[in-house]
Amino acid sequence: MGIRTGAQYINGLKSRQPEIWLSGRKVTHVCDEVVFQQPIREIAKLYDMQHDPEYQDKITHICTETGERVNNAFLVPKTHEDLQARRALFEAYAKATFGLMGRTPDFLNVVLTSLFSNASFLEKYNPQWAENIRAYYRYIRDNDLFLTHAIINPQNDRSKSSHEQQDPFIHLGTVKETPQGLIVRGAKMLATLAPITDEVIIYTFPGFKPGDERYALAFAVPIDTPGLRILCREPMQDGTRSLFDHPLASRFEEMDAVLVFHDVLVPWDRVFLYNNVEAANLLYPKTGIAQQPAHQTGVRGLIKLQFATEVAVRLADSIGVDVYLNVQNDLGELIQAVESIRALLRIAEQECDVLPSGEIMPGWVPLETIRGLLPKMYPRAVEVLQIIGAGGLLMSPTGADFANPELVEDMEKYFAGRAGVSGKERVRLFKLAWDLCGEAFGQRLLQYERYYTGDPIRKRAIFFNNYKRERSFDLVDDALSVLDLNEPVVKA
Ligand SMILES: Cc1cc2nc3c(=O)[nH]c(=O)nc-3n(C[C@H](O)[C@H](O)[C@H](O)COP(=O)(O)OP(=O)(O)OC[C@H]3O[C@@H](n4cnc5c(N)ncnc54)[C@H](O)[C@@H]3O)c2cc1C
Repeated sequence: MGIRTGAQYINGLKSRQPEIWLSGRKVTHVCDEVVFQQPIREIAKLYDMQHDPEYQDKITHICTETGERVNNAFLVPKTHEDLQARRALFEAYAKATFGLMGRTPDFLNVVLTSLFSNASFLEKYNPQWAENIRAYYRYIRDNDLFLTHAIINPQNDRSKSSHEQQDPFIHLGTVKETPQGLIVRGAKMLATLAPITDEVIIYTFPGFKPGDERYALAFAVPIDTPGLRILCREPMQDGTRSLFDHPLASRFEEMDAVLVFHDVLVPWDRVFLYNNVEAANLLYPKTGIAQQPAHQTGVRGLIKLQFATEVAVRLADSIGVDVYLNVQNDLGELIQAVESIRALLRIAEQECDVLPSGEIMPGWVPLETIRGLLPKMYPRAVEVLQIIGAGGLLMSPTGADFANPELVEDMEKYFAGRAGVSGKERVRLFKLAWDLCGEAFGQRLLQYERYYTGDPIRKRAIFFNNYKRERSFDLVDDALSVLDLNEPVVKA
Protein backbone atom coordinates (compact mmCIF):
# COMPACT_ATOMS: atom_id res chain seq x y z
CA MET A 1 0.00 0.00 0.00
CA GLY A 2 2.66 2.58 0.93
CA ILE A 3 1.81 6.12 2.05
CA ARG A 4 -1.64 6.66 3.51
CA THR A 5 -3.84 9.75 3.32
CA GLY A 6 -5.31 11.47 6.37
CA ALA A 7 -8.68 9.93 5.53
CA GLN A 8 -7.16 6.45 5.46
CA TYR A 9 -5.54 7.08 8.83
CA ILE A 10 -8.90 8.17 10.27
CA ASN A 11 -10.68 5.19 8.70
CA GLY A 12 -8.13 2.95 10.42
CA LEU A 13 -9.00 4.53 13.78
CA LYS A 14 -12.71 4.06 13.09
CA SER A 15 -12.22 0.41 12.25
CA ARG A 16 -10.99 -0.43 15.77
CA GLN A 17 -12.22 -0.12 19.31
CA PRO A 18 -9.34 0.01 21.77
CA GLU A 19 -10.16 0.08 25.47
CA ILE A 20 -9.65 3.77 26.28
CA TRP A 21 -10.55 5.30 29.64
CA LEU A 22 -10.91 9.07 29.90
CA SER A 23 -11.99 10.90 33.06
CA GLY A 24 -13.65 7.82 34.50
CA ARG A 25 -15.57 6.73 31.42
CA LYS A 26 -14.92 4.37 28.58
CA VAL A 27 -14.49 5.97 25.18
CA THR A 28 -16.53 3.99 22.70
CA HIS A 29 -15.44 5.63 19.44
CA VAL A 30 -12.21 7.57 19.54
CA CYS A 31 -13.08 9.70 16.49
CA ASP A 32 -16.33 10.84 18.13
CA GLU A 33 -14.57 11.88 21.33
CA VAL A 34 -14.33 15.66 21.28
CA VAL A 35 -11.03 15.70 23.24
CA PHE A 36 -9.30 13.72 20.51
CA GLN A 37 -10.85 15.24 17.41
CA GLN A 38 -8.44 18.11 16.88
CA PRO A 39 -5.25 16.09 17.49
CA ILE A 40 -6.60 13.48 15.05
CA ARG A 41 -7.04 16.25 12.47
CA GLU A 42 -3.47 17.46 13.05
CA ILE A 43 -2.03 13.96 12.58
CA ALA A 44 -4.25 13.39 9.52
CA LYS A 45 -2.76 16.55 7.98
CA LEU A 46 0.71 15.01 8.27
CA TYR A 47 -0.49 11.94 6.39
CA ASP A 48 -2.01 14.20 3.73
CA MET A 49 1.29 16.06 3.34
CA GLN A 50 2.72 12.85 1.91
CA HIS A 51 0.40 13.31 -1.08
CA ASP A 52 0.82 17.07 -1.40
CA PRO A 53 2.99 17.93 -4.45
CA GLU A 54 4.70 20.63 -2.37
CA TYR A 55 6.01 17.99 0.07
CA GLN A 56 5.81 14.58 -1.56
CA ASP A 57 9.32 14.40 -3.00
CA LYS A 58 10.79 15.97 0.13
CA ILE A 59 9.26 13.66 2.72
CA THR A 60 8.71 10.36 0.89
CA HIS A 61 10.70 8.13 -1.44
CA ILE A 62 10.23 5.03 -3.56
CA CYS A 63 11.06 1.93 -1.57
CA THR A 64 13.67 -0.17 -3.38
CA GLU A 65 12.22 -3.37 -1.88
CA THR A 66 8.58 -2.88 -2.90
CA GLY A 67 8.58 -0.14 -5.53
CA GLU A 68 5.97 1.69 -3.45
CA ARG A 69 6.20 5.23 -2.15
CA VAL A 70 6.93 5.26 1.58
CA ASN A 71 7.76 7.85 4.23
CA ASN A 72 11.39 8.96 4.67
CA ALA A 73 11.30 7.78 8.28
CA PHE A 74 11.66 4.26 6.83
CA LEU A 75 14.83 5.13 4.97
CA VAL A 76 17.99 3.52 6.35
CA PRO A 77 20.47 6.37 5.86
CA LYS A 78 23.59 5.36 3.96
CA THR A 79 24.57 8.74 2.51
CA HIS A 80 24.45 12.39 3.50
CA GLU A 81 21.64 12.83 0.99
CA ASP A 82 19.63 10.21 2.91
CA LEU A 83 20.20 12.14 6.12
CA GLN A 84 19.06 15.32 4.40
CA ALA A 85 15.95 13.50 3.17
CA ARG A 86 15.18 12.50 6.72
CA ARG A 87 15.83 15.97 8.01
CA ALA A 88 13.45 17.40 5.39
CA LEU A 89 10.74 15.09 6.74
CA PHE A 90 11.42 15.97 10.39
CA GLU A 91 11.43 19.65 9.56
CA ALA A 92 8.22 19.53 7.50
CA TYR A 93 6.31 17.69 10.25
CA ALA A 94 7.77 19.87 13.00
CA LYS A 95 6.91 23.08 11.17
CA ALA A 96 3.35 21.83 10.57
CA THR A 97 2.96 21.39 14.34
CA PHE A 98 5.37 24.16 15.50
CA GLY A 99 7.42 21.42 17.15
CA LEU A 100 4.68 21.07 19.77
CA MET A 101 3.72 17.49 18.96
CA GLY A 102 6.65 15.32 19.95
CA ARG A 103 5.30 11.95 18.97
CA THR A 104 4.29 12.51 15.36
CA PRO A 105 4.48 9.26 13.35
CA ASP A 106 8.04 9.91 12.13
CA PHE A 107 9.48 9.59 15.65
CA LEU A 108 8.73 5.93 16.30
CA ASN A 109 9.03 4.96 12.67
CA VAL A 110 12.66 6.08 12.88
CA VAL A 111 13.09 3.99 16.04
CA LEU A 112 11.66 1.00 14.20
CA THR A 113 13.90 1.57 11.19
CA SER A 114 16.93 1.50 13.50
CA LEU A 115 15.74 -1.73 15.09
CA PHE A 116 15.31 -3.16 11.58
CA SER A 117 18.68 -2.09 10.26
CA ASN A 118 20.48 -3.37 13.36
CA ALA A 119 18.38 -6.50 13.89
CA SER A 120 21.49 -8.65 13.46
CA PHE A 121 22.31 -7.74 17.07
CA LEU A 122 19.35 -9.88 18.14
CA GLU A 123 20.42 -12.89 16.08
CA LYS A 124 23.05 -13.83 18.61
CA TYR A 125 20.32 -14.25 21.23
CA ASN A 126 17.50 -15.60 19.08
CA PRO A 127 17.43 -15.45 15.26
CA GLN A 128 13.62 -15.47 15.38
CA TRP A 129 13.59 -12.14 17.25
CA ALA A 130 15.64 -10.58 14.45
CA GLU A 131 13.27 -12.02 11.84
CA ASN A 132 10.26 -10.73 13.77
CA ILE A 133 11.55 -7.18 13.98
CA ARG A 134 12.39 -7.17 10.27
CA ALA A 135 8.91 -8.41 9.36
CA TYR A 136 7.29 -5.93 11.72
CA TYR A 137 9.22 -3.01 10.19
CA ARG A 138 8.03 -4.05 6.73
CA TYR A 139 4.46 -4.36 7.96
CA ILE A 140 4.47 -0.87 9.52
CA ARG A 141 6.29 0.68 6.55
CA ASP A 142 4.06 -0.87 3.90
CA ASN A 143 0.85 -0.05 5.76
CA ASP A 144 2.13 3.35 6.91
CA LEU A 145 0.97 2.78 10.49
CA PHE A 146 1.24 5.08 13.47
CA LEU A 147 2.89 3.77 16.66
CA THR A 148 2.92 4.78 20.29
CA HIS A 149 5.46 3.42 22.74
CA ALA A 150 5.81 2.85 26.47
CA ILE A 151 9.27 2.14 27.79
CA ILE A 152 9.11 3.31 31.41
CA ASN A 153 7.76 1.45 34.41
CA PRO A 154 5.21 3.30 36.52
CA GLN A 155 6.63 5.35 39.40
CA ASN A 156 5.97 2.99 42.27
CA ASP A 157 9.20 2.62 44.19
CA ARG A 158 12.13 3.86 42.16
CA SER A 159 14.63 2.75 44.79
CA LYS A 160 13.82 -0.87 43.96
CA SER A 161 14.13 -2.88 40.78
CA SER A 162 11.09 -4.38 39.06
CA HIS A 163 11.26 -7.76 40.76
CA GLU A 164 11.53 -6.10 44.18
CA GLN A 165 8.27 -4.13 43.88
CA GLN A 166 5.43 -5.04 46.25
CA ASP A 167 3.59 -6.92 43.53
CA PRO A 168 5.65 -8.77 40.89
CA PHE A 169 3.26 -7.60 38.18
CA ILE A 170 3.04 -3.88 38.84
CA HIS A 171 5.73 -3.45 36.19
CA LEU A 172 4.97 -5.14 32.91
CA GLY A 173 6.36 -8.65 32.86
CA THR A 174 5.91 -12.06 31.33
CA VAL A 175 3.45 -14.33 33.14
CA LYS A 176 3.95 -17.45 31.03
CA GLU A 177 4.63 -18.87 27.63
CA THR A 178 1.84 -20.49 25.63
CA PRO A 179 1.91 -22.20 22.20
CA GLN A 180 0.44 -18.97 20.75
CA GLY A 181 2.80 -16.55 22.42
CA LEU A 182 3.63 -14.76 25.65
CA ILE A 183 1.10 -13.71 28.25
CA VAL A 184 2.13 -10.35 29.72
CA ARG A 185 0.76 -8.50 32.74
CA GLY A 186 1.41 -5.14 34.38
CA ALA A 187 1.76 -1.48 33.46
CA LYS A 188 4.01 0.76 31.39
CA MET A 189 4.06 4.50 30.96
CA LEU A 190 3.89 7.00 29.33
CA ALA A 191 2.31 6.27 25.99
CA THR A 192 1.81 9.62 24.34
CA LEU A 193 -0.99 9.78 21.76
CA ALA A 194 -1.86 6.12 22.47
CA PRO A 195 -5.63 6.58 21.94
CA ILE A 196 -5.17 7.78 18.37
CA THR A 197 -2.45 5.38 17.19
CA ASP A 198 -2.61 2.04 15.41
CA GLU A 199 -0.06 -0.02 17.31
CA VAL A 200 2.01 0.05 20.47
CA ILE A 201 5.65 -1.02 20.68
CA ILE A 202 7.12 -1.89 24.05
CA TYR A 203 10.82 -1.89 24.77
CA THR A 204 12.93 -0.89 27.72
CA PHE A 205 15.72 1.36 28.91
CA PRO A 206 18.87 -0.44 30.09
CA GLY A 207 19.41 -1.00 33.81
CA PHE A 208 18.13 -4.53 34.38
CA LYS A 209 19.68 -6.59 37.13
CA PRO A 210 19.67 -10.38 37.61
CA GLY A 211 16.19 -11.27 38.84
CA ASP A 212 14.57 -8.86 36.37
CA GLU A 213 14.37 -11.44 33.55
CA ARG A 214 10.59 -11.40 33.20
CA TYR A 215 10.66 -7.62 32.68
CA ALA A 216 13.29 -7.71 29.95
CA LEU A 217 10.81 -7.45 27.11
CA ALA A 218 10.32 -5.99 23.66
CA PHE A 219 7.23 -6.59 21.54
CA ALA A 220 4.48 -4.86 19.59
CA VAL A 221 0.72 -5.37 19.44
CA PRO A 222 -2.23 -3.57 17.82
CA ILE A 223 -3.62 -0.85 20.07
CA ASP A 224 -6.98 -2.65 20.28
CA THR A 225 -5.49 -5.93 21.52
CA PRO A 226 -7.84 -7.58 24.05
CA GLY A 227 -6.77 -6.94 27.64
CA LEU A 228 -4.82 -3.77 26.81
CA ARG A 229 -6.28 -0.87 28.75
CA ILE A 230 -5.37 2.75 27.96
CA LEU A 231 -5.71 4.99 31.02
CA CYS A 232 -5.59 8.62 29.85
CA ARG A 233 -4.42 11.43 32.07
CA GLU A 234 -6.80 14.30 32.76
CA PRO A 235 -7.21 16.24 29.51
CA MET A 236 -5.83 19.78 29.42
CA GLN A 237 -8.55 20.97 27.10
CA ASP A 238 -12.11 19.78 26.72
CA GLY A 239 -12.13 19.92 22.94
CA THR A 240 -14.47 22.91 22.88
CA ARG A 241 -12.00 25.74 23.53
CA SER A 242 -11.90 28.27 20.71
CA LEU A 243 -9.01 28.77 18.34
CA PHE A 244 -9.07 32.48 19.21
CA ASP A 245 -8.68 31.92 22.95
CA HIS A 246 -6.35 28.93 22.82
CA PRO A 247 -4.65 28.96 19.43
CA LEU A 248 -2.24 26.18 20.41
CA ALA A 249 -3.88 24.26 23.25
CA SER A 250 -7.02 23.78 21.15
CA ARG A 251 -4.99 22.14 18.38
CA PHE A 252 -1.91 20.34 19.59
CA GLU A 253 -2.61 18.58 22.86
CA GLU A 254 -1.01 15.15 22.86
CA MET A 255 -2.82 12.86 25.25
CA ASP A 256 -0.55 10.77 27.51
CA ALA A 257 -1.57 7.44 28.95
CA VAL A 258 -0.57 4.61 31.21
CA LEU A 259 -0.96 1.25 29.51
CA VAL A 260 -2.17 -1.63 31.63
CA PHE A 261 -1.82 -5.12 30.22
CA HIS A 262 -4.34 -7.50 31.75
CA ASP A 263 -2.90 -10.86 30.70
CA VAL A 264 -2.43 -9.82 27.10
CA LEU A 265 -1.38 -12.40 24.54
CA VAL A 266 1.62 -11.32 22.48
CA PRO A 267 1.85 -13.65 19.48
CA TRP A 268 5.31 -15.19 19.00
CA ASP A 269 5.85 -13.35 15.74
CA ARG A 270 5.49 -10.04 17.61
CA VAL A 271 8.07 -10.87 20.28
CA PHE A 272 11.40 -9.08 19.68
CA LEU A 273 13.14 -9.90 22.98
CA TYR A 274 12.26 -11.48 26.28
CA ASN A 275 13.68 -13.12 29.35
CA ASN A 276 17.17 -11.88 28.57
CA VAL A 277 18.66 -9.17 30.78
CA GLU A 278 21.87 -8.85 28.77
CA ALA A 279 20.07 -8.35 25.44
CA ALA A 280 17.66 -5.85 27.02
CA ASN A 281 20.53 -3.86 28.53
CA LEU A 282 22.33 -3.76 25.15
CA LEU A 283 19.30 -2.93 23.01
CA TYR A 284 19.88 0.83 23.14
CA PRO A 285 23.64 0.92 22.58
CA LYS A 286 23.62 -1.77 19.89
CA THR A 287 20.72 -0.66 17.69
CA GLY A 288 21.00 3.12 17.42
CA ILE A 289 17.49 3.59 18.82
CA ALA A 290 18.72 6.57 20.79
CA GLN A 291 20.95 8.16 18.17
CA GLN A 292 18.80 8.03 15.03
CA PRO A 293 15.62 9.35 16.71
CA ALA A 294 17.74 12.06 18.38
CA HIS A 295 18.05 13.55 14.90
CA GLN A 296 14.24 13.81 14.73
CA THR A 297 13.96 15.16 18.25
CA GLY A 298 16.78 17.65 17.64
CA VAL A 299 15.07 19.06 14.55
CA ARG A 300 11.69 19.16 16.28
CA GLY A 301 13.21 20.73 19.40
CA LEU A 302 14.87 23.40 17.27
CA ILE A 303 11.55 24.35 15.65
CA LYS A 304 9.82 24.44 19.04
CA LEU A 305 12.52 26.67 20.56
CA GLN A 306 12.52 28.86 17.47
CA PHE A 307 8.75 29.19 17.67
CA ALA A 308 8.81 30.19 21.36
CA THR A 309 11.60 32.67 20.58
CA GLU A 310 9.68 34.20 17.69
CA VAL A 311 6.60 34.58 19.89
CA ALA A 312 8.77 36.32 22.52
CA VAL A 313 10.24 38.71 19.93
CA ARG A 314 6.81 39.59 18.56
CA LEU A 315 5.37 39.96 22.04
CA ALA A 316 8.07 42.46 23.02
CA ASP A 317 7.64 44.37 19.78
CA SER A 318 3.85 44.54 20.15
CA ILE A 319 4.05 46.55 23.37
CA GLY A 320 7.23 48.44 22.54
CA VAL A 321 9.37 46.95 25.31
CA ASP A 322 12.10 45.71 22.99
CA VAL A 323 13.71 49.16 23.23
CA TYR A 324 14.97 48.26 26.70
CA LEU A 325 18.38 46.72 27.29
CA ASN A 326 17.14 43.98 29.64
CA VAL A 327 14.53 42.81 27.14
CA GLN A 328 17.04 42.90 24.29
CA ASN A 329 19.41 40.87 26.46
CA ASP A 330 16.75 38.20 27.11
CA LEU A 331 15.73 38.01 23.46
CA GLY A 332 19.35 37.91 22.32
CA GLU A 333 19.92 35.00 24.68
CA LEU A 334 17.01 33.06 23.17
CA ILE A 335 18.13 33.74 19.63
CA GLN A 336 21.64 32.55 20.49
CA ALA A 337 20.12 29.40 21.97
CA VAL A 338 18.23 28.74 18.72
CA GLU A 339 21.33 29.36 16.64
CA SER A 340 23.40 27.06 18.88
CA ILE A 341 20.96 24.19 18.33
CA ARG A 342 20.86 24.91 14.60
CA ALA A 343 24.68 24.82 14.44
CA LEU A 344 24.86 21.62 16.48
CA LEU A 345 22.43 19.92 14.12
CA ARG A 346 24.54 20.87 11.12
CA ILE A 347 27.64 19.48 12.84
CA ALA A 348 25.78 16.30 13.80
CA GLU A 349 24.79 15.75 10.17
CA GLN A 350 28.34 16.36 8.93
CA GLU A 351 30.30 14.47 11.57
CA CYS A 352 28.45 11.20 11.24
CA ASP A 353 29.16 7.87 12.83
CA VAL A 354 29.34 5.04 10.28
CA LEU A 355 28.24 1.55 11.27
CA PRO A 356 29.83 -1.61 9.80
CA SER A 357 26.60 -2.12 7.80
CA GLY A 358 27.17 1.22 6.05
CA GLU A 359 24.33 2.92 7.91
CA ILE A 360 25.24 6.43 9.00
CA MET A 361 24.07 8.11 12.15
CA PRO A 362 24.36 11.82 12.94
CA GLY A 363 27.24 12.40 15.37
CA TRP A 364 26.40 11.41 18.91
CA VAL A 365 28.33 14.20 20.65
CA PRO A 366 26.44 17.11 19.04
CA LEU A 367 23.13 15.22 19.28
CA GLU A 368 23.60 14.50 22.98
CA THR A 369 24.70 18.09 23.49
CA ILE A 370 21.38 19.21 22.01
CA ARG A 371 19.64 16.73 24.27
CA GLY A 372 21.43 18.23 27.26
CA LEU A 373 20.85 21.86 26.32
CA LEU A 374 17.18 21.84 25.33
CA PRO A 375 15.87 20.97 28.81
CA LYS A 376 17.59 24.16 29.97
CA MET A 377 16.93 26.37 26.97
CA TYR A 378 13.26 25.64 26.46
CA PRO A 379 12.23 26.35 30.09
CA ARG A 380 14.27 29.55 29.81
CA ALA A 381 12.28 30.54 26.70
CA VAL A 382 9.07 29.95 28.68
CA GLU A 383 10.44 32.10 31.50
CA VAL A 384 11.35 34.92 29.09
CA LEU A 385 7.80 34.82 27.68
CA GLN A 386 6.46 35.17 31.22
CA ILE A 387 8.86 38.03 32.01
CA ILE A 388 8.15 40.00 28.84
CA GLY A 389 4.39 39.37 28.81
CA ALA A 390 4.15 40.19 32.54
CA GLY A 391 0.67 41.26 33.66
CA GLY A 392 -0.59 41.46 30.10
CA LEU A 393 -0.60 37.67 29.93
CA LEU A 394 -3.33 37.63 32.54
CA MET A 395 -5.32 40.48 31.09
CA SER A 396 -6.52 38.94 27.85
CA PRO A 397 -10.24 39.13 27.17
CA THR A 398 -11.90 36.42 25.06
CA GLY A 399 -12.89 36.15 21.45
CA ALA A 400 -16.48 36.53 22.62
CA ASP A 401 -15.63 39.98 24.03
CA PHE A 402 -14.27 41.08 20.67
CA ALA A 403 -17.41 39.75 18.99
CA ASN A 404 -19.76 41.79 21.19
CA PRO A 405 -20.57 45.12 19.48
CA GLU A 406 -21.07 46.77 22.86
CA LEU A 407 -17.46 46.02 23.84
CA VAL A 408 -15.61 46.33 20.55
CA GLU A 409 -14.59 49.97 21.04
CA ASP A 410 -13.14 49.32 24.49
CA MET A 411 -11.40 46.19 23.23
CA GLU A 412 -9.68 48.00 20.40
CA LYS A 413 -8.79 51.05 22.49
CA TYR A 414 -7.57 49.60 25.77
CA PHE A 415 -6.03 46.40 24.54
CA ALA A 416 -4.13 47.93 21.63
CA GLY A 417 -0.35 47.70 21.60
CA ARG A 418 2.20 50.20 20.30
CA ALA A 419 1.19 52.35 17.30
CA GLY A 420 0.14 50.04 14.47
CA VAL A 421 -0.80 47.03 16.66
CA SER A 422 -4.57 46.70 17.04
CA GLY A 423 -6.27 45.42 20.18
CA LYS A 424 -7.20 42.17 18.47
CA GLU A 425 -3.68 41.62 17.15
CA ARG A 426 -2.10 42.20 20.53
CA VAL A 427 -4.54 39.99 22.40
CA ARG A 428 -4.12 37.16 19.87
CA LEU A 429 -0.37 37.36 20.30
CA PHE A 430 -0.63 37.30 24.07
CA LYS A 431 -2.93 34.30 23.91
CA LEU A 432 -0.39 32.48 21.78
CA ALA A 433 2.23 33.26 24.42
CA TRP A 434 -0.05 32.25 27.30
CA ASP A 435 -0.72 28.85 25.75
CA LEU A 436 3.05 28.33 25.72
CA CYS A 437 3.96 29.78 29.10
CA GLY A 438 0.90 29.74 31.33
CA GLU A 439 -1.63 27.09 30.41
CA ALA A 440 -1.40 23.51 31.65
CA PHE A 441 -0.84 22.72 27.98
CA GLY A 442 2.32 24.86 28.05
CA GLN A 443 3.53 23.26 31.29
CA ARG A 444 3.22 19.85 29.67
CA LEU A 445 5.25 21.09 26.70
CA LEU A 446 7.95 22.16 29.13
CA GLN A 447 7.86 18.89 31.03
CA TYR A 448 8.02 17.06 27.72
CA GLU A 449 11.23 18.86 26.77
CA ARG A 450 12.79 17.81 30.06
CA TYR A 451 11.80 14.18 30.04
CA TYR A 452 10.68 12.97 26.64
CA THR A 453 13.66 10.69 26.24
CA GLY A 454 14.68 9.95 29.77
CA ASP A 455 15.90 11.82 32.81
CA PRO A 456 18.19 14.62 31.54
CA ILE A 457 20.44 14.35 34.61
CA ARG A 458 21.18 10.69 34.13
CA LYS A 459 21.43 11.22 30.37
CA ARG A 460 24.11 13.88 30.90
CA ALA A 461 25.98 11.58 33.28
CA ILE A 462 25.93 8.80 30.64
CA PHE A 463 27.13 11.35 28.09
CA PHE A 464 30.03 12.31 30.33
CA ASN A 465 31.05 8.70 30.89
CA ASN A 466 30.95 7.87 27.17
CA TYR A 467 32.80 11.06 26.30
CA LYS A 468 35.47 10.30 28.88
CA ARG A 469 35.89 6.80 27.48
CA GLU A 470 36.57 8.15 23.98
CA ARG A 471 38.90 10.99 24.88
CA SER A 472 42.18 11.31 26.72
CA PHE A 473 42.06 15.04 27.59
CA ASP A 474 45.59 15.54 26.24
CA LEU A 475 45.67 19.30 26.63
CA VAL A 476 46.24 18.82 30.32
CA ASP A 477 49.24 16.57 29.65
CA ASP A 478 50.57 19.13 27.16
CA ALA A 479 50.26 21.86 29.75
CA LEU A 480 51.95 19.76 32.40
CA SER A 481 54.79 18.52 30.19
CA VAL A 482 56.02 21.85 28.86
CA LEU A 483 57.92 23.29 31.76
CA ASP A 484 59.86 21.92 34.61
CA LEU A 485 59.80 24.93 36.85
CA ASN A 486 63.09 23.93 38.44
CA GLU A 487 64.92 24.08 35.15
CA PRO A 488 66.91 27.28 34.54
CA VAL A 489 65.22 29.55 31.94
CA VAL A 490 68.47 29.99 30.03
CA LYS A 491 70.68 26.93 29.77
CA ALA A 492 74.42 27.36 29.93
C1 LIG B 1 5.11 14.84 28.48
C2 LIG B 1 5.83 13.53 28.48
C3 LIG B 1 5.63 12.63 27.44
C4 LIG B 1 6.27 11.40 27.46
N1 LIG B 1 6.03 10.50 26.44
C5 LIG B 1 6.52 9.25 26.53
C6 LIG B 1 6.19 8.26 25.56
O1 LIG B 1 5.51 8.53 24.58
N2 LIG B 1 6.65 7.00 25.76
C7 LIG B 1 7.43 6.67 26.82
O2 LIG B 1 7.82 5.52 26.94
N3 LIG B 1 7.78 7.59 27.73
C8 LIG B 1 7.34 8.86 27.62
N4 LIG B 1 7.67 9.78 28.57
C9 LIG B 1 8.32 9.28 29.80
C10 LIG B 1 9.75 9.61 29.89
O3 LIG B 1 10.50 8.65 29.21
C11 LIG B 1 10.07 9.63 31.40
O4 LIG B 1 9.36 10.70 31.98
C12 LIG B 1 11.55 9.81 31.63
O5 LIG B 1 12.24 8.68 31.21
C13 LIG B 1 11.85 10.01 33.13
O6 LIG B 1 11.32 8.96 33.87
P1 LIG B 1 10.26 9.20 35.01
O7 LIG B 1 9.29 10.22 34.55
O8 LIG B 1 9.75 7.89 35.42
O9 LIG B 1 11.08 9.88 36.16
P2 LIG B 1 11.87 9.12 37.32
O10 LIG B 1 12.85 8.18 36.72
O11 LIG B 1 10.92 8.52 38.29
O12 LIG B 1 12.65 10.31 38.00
C14 LIG B 1 12.03 11.16 38.97
C15 LIG B 1 13.13 11.95 39.69
O13 LIG B 1 13.94 11.07 40.46
C16 LIG B 1 15.30 11.07 40.01
N5 LIG B 1 15.71 9.66 39.90
C17 LIG B 1 14.91 8.58 39.69
N6 LIG B 1 15.64 7.46 39.63
C18 LIG B 1 16.93 7.83 39.77
C19 LIG B 1 18.16 7.11 39.76
N7 LIG B 1 18.20 5.78 39.59
N8 LIG B 1 19.29 7.81 39.90
C20 LIG B 1 19.27 9.14 40.06
N9 LIG B 1 18.12 9.88 40.08
C21 LIG B 1 16.98 9.23 39.94
C22 LIG B 1 15.28 11.74 38.63
O14 LIG B 1 16.47 12.49 38.38
C23 LIG B 1 14.06 12.66 38.71
O15 LIG B 1 14.41 13.89 39.26
C24 LIG B 1 7.11 11.05 28.54
C25 LIG B 1 7.32 11.97 29.57
C26 LIG B 1 6.71 13.19 29.55
C27 LIG B 1 6.96 14.16 30.68
